[in-house]
Amino acid sequence: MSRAAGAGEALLEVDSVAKSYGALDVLTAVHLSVPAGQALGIVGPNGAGKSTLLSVINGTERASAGTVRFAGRDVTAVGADARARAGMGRTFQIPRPFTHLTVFENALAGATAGAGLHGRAADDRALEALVLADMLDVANTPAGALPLLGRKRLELARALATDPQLLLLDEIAGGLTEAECDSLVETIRTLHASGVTIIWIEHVVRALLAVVERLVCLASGVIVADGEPDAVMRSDEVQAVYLGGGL
Ligand SMILES: Nc1ncnc2c1ncn2[C@@H]1O[C@H](COP(=O)(O)OP(=O)(O)OP(=O)(O)O)[C@@H](O)[C@H]1O
Repeated sequence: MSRAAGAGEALLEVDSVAKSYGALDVLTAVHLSVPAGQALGIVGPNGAGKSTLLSVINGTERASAGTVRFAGRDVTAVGADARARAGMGRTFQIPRPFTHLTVFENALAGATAGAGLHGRAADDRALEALVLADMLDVANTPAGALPLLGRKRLELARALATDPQLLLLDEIAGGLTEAECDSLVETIRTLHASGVTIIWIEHVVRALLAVVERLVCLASGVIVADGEPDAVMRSDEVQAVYLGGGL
């Protein structure tokens, strides 16, 4: 199967997606069309449904209604593992490395379990992911010994080891110092420049705005603003959402 989206077709199409947990409606009729190569940021208050949207996109959670299309294929009923093999990589808000394994072995797990690679191909892909995530110098360090920035980078490397066309980042900059954040932003900018499509949820708006060319604001499970980042941040809708709380 070709992994490329057809000419003029979005790489990702989220159409009328809803997600409920019992009586709790977390997402309501979300529409999102993401062209190949775009870096899209998602902001929104705590509990807005941002992580849930990423989960519905990568298949960790199934949509209660609506469809998700990826690279020209309806993946709504496809599980997360198959979506990863089809080209979606995701980092999680709380890094969950195998702490007793080395950085390289963690990346290798992404290449084997995530991308379904074996042997030399898996080794090569894991190494490539470590290069992209700027972690080659700590390849033999146990993951459990990494400082926070290292754990964030490892989360990125594990996602990159699946060789994603679409990279989903969930609050990867949270908790870092300004200098650490800047270095991670540089890595993500390089990935974006190489053509990877990115959807990035982030509360550290400064980091987001240094990379993305489009910004969406999600509030109470609904997209309330979508467009050029500075214009979105200044919009009445976003100001109203953050009134009192602040970004
Ligand atoms: N598995 C689940 N079962 C029940 N409720 C859930 C589940 N996952 C998320 N929720 C609820 O859905 C809502 C949205 O959560 P979500 O984590 O998507 O928000 P978020 O915008 O990512 O928030 P934050 O910025 O704090 O990470 C919250 O009220 C949360 O408690």
